Amino acid sequence: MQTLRIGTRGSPLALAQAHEVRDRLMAATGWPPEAFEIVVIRVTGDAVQDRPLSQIGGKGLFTREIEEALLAGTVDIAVHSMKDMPVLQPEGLVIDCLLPREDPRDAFVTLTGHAGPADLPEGATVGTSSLRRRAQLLARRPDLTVVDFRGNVQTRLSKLTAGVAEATFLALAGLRRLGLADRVPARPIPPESMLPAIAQGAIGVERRTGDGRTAEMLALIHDRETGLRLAAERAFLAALDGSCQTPIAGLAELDGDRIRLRGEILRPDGSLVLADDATAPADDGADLGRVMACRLLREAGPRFFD
Ligand SMILES: NCc1[nH]cc(CCC(=O)O)c1CC(=O)O
Repeated sequence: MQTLRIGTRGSPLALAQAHEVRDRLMAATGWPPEAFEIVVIRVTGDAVQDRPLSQIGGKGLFTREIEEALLAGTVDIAVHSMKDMPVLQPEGLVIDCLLPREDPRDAFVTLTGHAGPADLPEGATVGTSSLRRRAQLLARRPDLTVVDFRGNVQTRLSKLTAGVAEATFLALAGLRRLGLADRVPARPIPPESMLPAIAQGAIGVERRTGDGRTAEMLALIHDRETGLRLAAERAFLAALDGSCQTPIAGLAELDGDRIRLRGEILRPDGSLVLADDATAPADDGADLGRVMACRLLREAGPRFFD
């Protein structure tokens, strides 16, 4: 019997995503469950819990070991949150399969009953380890205090219970995939108030470039609309040379045969936000992203990110 080995991180969210890919492939191929094996791979980003990720640095903290397993042939495909993926894959690997995107919005999570960041009392404390969310929050509410907040959903909620912070942010997509969206006091934040991270809510499947058999199978579950949206967002990110050190946000949406891209770059302390909003024919998203990035970089000047 043919089998397909699916590489993934071991976090509850990563496992849920790997199962979603498995289920879609099962439905598309008619293969039985035994034909798929989910292989958990330990990555650096999960192993280090005591330091902010921005201090460990380097790209691919959540992906390196998984990509090594793909290249070594230990697994056949790897499932990723596209938000965590560098814009370029290593030689020999490609991501050309995307699942239909979940809701890309961030959620405001609090036990205090406040509806959103704008309602928080003067000087309140908010937990997040995301440079983007920190900068976006401080841009609107410079009076707030931001503390570093890592760990999975349960860990973050227990920190709220313990009073470490009054509120935090989570990607709505993660909550939905974990089946927690209705069990956690979370409210979606409109993109106008907090533009999401590039590719937030999208799951991608990576494979070896030369593996034609796997390519054919993955083509069965690829979502074209998500592909067009991510082409625009990731071209924007690539042209900004974004790393996880740089607060960047962006969201592309299809409207008929047009694609709309909203993009934003911020100073880390939120003291300056440069934003743009433009449309193009749906197939020209990558050009739209590149042009928008150039425009924002020109506006920003050389010292913007200092
Ligand atoms: N940075 C970690 C990460 N990577 C993907 C998601 C959520 C799911 C997604 O965006 O697809 C999260 C958690 C979060 O930001 O709350």
